[in-house]
Amino acid sequence: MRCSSMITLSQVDKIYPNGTVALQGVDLTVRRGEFVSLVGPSGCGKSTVLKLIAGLGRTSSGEIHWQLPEAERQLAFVFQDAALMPWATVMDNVHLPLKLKGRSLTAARADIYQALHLVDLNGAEKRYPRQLSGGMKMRVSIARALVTQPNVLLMDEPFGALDEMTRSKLNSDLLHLWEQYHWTVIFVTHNIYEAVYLSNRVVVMAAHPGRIVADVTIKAAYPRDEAFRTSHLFSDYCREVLAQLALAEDSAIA
Ligand SMILES: Nc1ncnc2c1ncn2[C@@H]1O[C@H](COP(=O)(O)OP(=O)(O)OP(=O)(O)O)[C@@H](O)[C@H]1O
Repeated sequence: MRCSSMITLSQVDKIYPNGTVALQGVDLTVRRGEFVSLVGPSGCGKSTVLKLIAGLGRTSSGEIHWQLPEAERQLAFVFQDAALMPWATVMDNVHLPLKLKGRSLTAARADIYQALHLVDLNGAEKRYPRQLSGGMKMRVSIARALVTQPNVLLMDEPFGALDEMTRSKLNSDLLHLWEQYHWTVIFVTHNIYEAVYLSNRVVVMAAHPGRIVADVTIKAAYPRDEAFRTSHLFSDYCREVLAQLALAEDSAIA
């Protein structure tokens, strides 16, 4: 069910202390269990939206309303840089968020194995980050988010640094997990094909000031597979988002 709202931003402005107006009048509702992507030119405030939702900074005006009480919110953040501790094994890296909550490795072991299993990294627990490919590092980073059993997943260009094949595989695997676990996902990307493939909605932002200029609902059933990626429906949606992006870029120059 994707009917009740999970997070609502109402007329949110964010002005950084140096005077940069990163967001102006942002209204956005993300429903429970929805997969929403944010796309837009560099500097339009995509990361700022994620950070405000994560509570890493305050709005300058406007409100962020959660449908879930704070105690029931479990947010996980995944960044483009897998940000692993190079001196620690995969096991210890995935243990980190639980360790910070006071859970010992012994107590957390079963959950860590489960998270590694979800991202297809069975058997990699004793390896160090330097022994992993870029795609595997990102899988560890996702496992580190999943081990906390999040209900909201905030992803900031998680696959931006990966080659096309790896990105495509991780997109499919992420969708598969999302369908299984019903997380609410807010996903920032520069890649509109990725956004259309993954999302229920693609929200297009413009810069100077950062604002939402279009909200495109992708009416295509899940599970989505290779057939969807090569369908007319897929290319029609990509064209629509591209056209909205072009308008967004023109409006920033004007
Ligand atoms: N801590 C900060 N202090 C001052 N300005 C900031 C800060 N963080 C971001 N900005 C500015 O706010 C605007 C929005 O930045 P943000 O990183 O949210 O955009 P973005 O759309 O995620 O960009 P990109 O796609 O390049 O990652 C930009 O002009 C940026 O320079």
